[in-house]
Amino acid sequence: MAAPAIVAQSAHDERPMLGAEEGMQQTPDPSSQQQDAVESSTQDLSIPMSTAISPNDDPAVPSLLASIAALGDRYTTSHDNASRLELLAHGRSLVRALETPRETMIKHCWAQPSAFMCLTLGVDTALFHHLSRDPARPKTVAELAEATGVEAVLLARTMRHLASMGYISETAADEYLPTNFSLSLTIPIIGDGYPVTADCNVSLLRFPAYARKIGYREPNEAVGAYQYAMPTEESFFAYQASHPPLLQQFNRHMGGYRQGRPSWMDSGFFPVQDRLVKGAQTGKDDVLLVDVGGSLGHDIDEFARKYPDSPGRLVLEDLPAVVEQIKPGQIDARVEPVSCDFFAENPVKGARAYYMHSVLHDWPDAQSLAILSRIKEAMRPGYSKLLINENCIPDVGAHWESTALDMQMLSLVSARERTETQWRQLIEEKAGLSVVKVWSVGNGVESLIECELP
Ligand SMILES: C[S@@+](CC[C@H](N)C(=O)[O-])C[C@H]1O[C@@H](n2cnc3c(N)ncnc32)[C@H](O)[C@@H]1O
Repeated sequence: MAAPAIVAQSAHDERPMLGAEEGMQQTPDPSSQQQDAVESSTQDLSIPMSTAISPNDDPAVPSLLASIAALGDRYTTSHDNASRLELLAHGRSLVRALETPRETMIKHCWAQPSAFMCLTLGVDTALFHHLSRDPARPKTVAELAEATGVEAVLLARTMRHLASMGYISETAADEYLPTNFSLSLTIPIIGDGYPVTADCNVSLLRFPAYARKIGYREPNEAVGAYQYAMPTEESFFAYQASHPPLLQQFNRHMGGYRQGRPSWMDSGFFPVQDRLVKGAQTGKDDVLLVDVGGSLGHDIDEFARKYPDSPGRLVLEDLPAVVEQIKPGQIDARVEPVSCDFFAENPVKGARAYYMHSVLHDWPDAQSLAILSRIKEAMRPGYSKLLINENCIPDVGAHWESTALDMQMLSLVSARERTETQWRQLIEEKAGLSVVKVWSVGNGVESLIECELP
């Protein structure tokens, strides 16, 4: 039942759903002219090797150190999050400035991918759970090998890399303590990010080959980099559902992504009372909020807990395979999970608000318009709102979390993070809704785009 329901999403997808090879055959190889142009552009520019082995930006070091000292004073006095983030950004700039290009290259090509592999292996084998029991007592590789079933020589090598990267703490030869980071990997919504993105990132790593294959244009077809890389004929969501435990890990990862970030329903972001609750109808059948594509209900559960006295019903909508994963008692009893497909008619009509978080970024404009049109037809004029919780990337100075997510969308689902201009074009010019206001609290934090019927 579950998997076919998800595959059915392709039936609503107007893009042709081709087999991976079939899709590939339809796309042109770059012309030989394009390849000649690449070859001539990569001729030696005579950059001296000293450039590659000198700090990336030595002149910036003194002023960065001065800023870090001042920001450090501010942070150690206040411990507020804004100071922490500013200090962190300056710390990262200092690392980039001090590193040589060669060191940065080795970090990207070897150290970080290897650490990612070792962390995934550790999550897969419950290494961090065993390391974290009785956390103050150092554990030897021998005892961890016995507990995890990983051969000691293999475990010793992976743990040595994790220690050299600072992710676990080395107390003696082949003996380790957890750090706060590795302790956190035992929390499923944090640890599960590794195995699920180890799978997803295959398409990220294969993206350059795919882009070459399709002539270096922006992909927008159902058969994209993900289908090419895996290879599979299934859509991203269908593949997750048909390869347990990927879907479960993905949904938990979605829960982990949102932790510690400003939430639209907190004070100082979107005035829930004034814009949502005020004016809402209070009959026993009236629906206050529908979370469309709401996964395991992270957002609507948070709403139920934070606004226990709000009037009306709270509905969570997602595909059957997702809704079936919600265990009794996992979310607030007020939330009603409903299986549905957002490309089909919405079963809830005339709610006070329809809410979508990280949904439209999964889809190119054509499919996003199909989703929006289904919500639009369910909305009641002069009453219903649509609340879209997504990144509005600024034209200049984009935050790395938003741009990283944009690359994930590009390689997994041929979709995108959008700028505010692109959101307005999609919502107003193409979908025919009105943007009342874009509520934002800072770069790198998803905005809440409040929309109404015109
Ligand atoms: C990126 S996740 C976002 C989940 C959730 N809103 C959050 O922010 O944590 C996208 C969600 O869309 C759901 N989805 C995908 N295709 C769907 C469809 N055709 N109908 C309903 N939901 C769908 C997925 O199951 C997934 O839960």
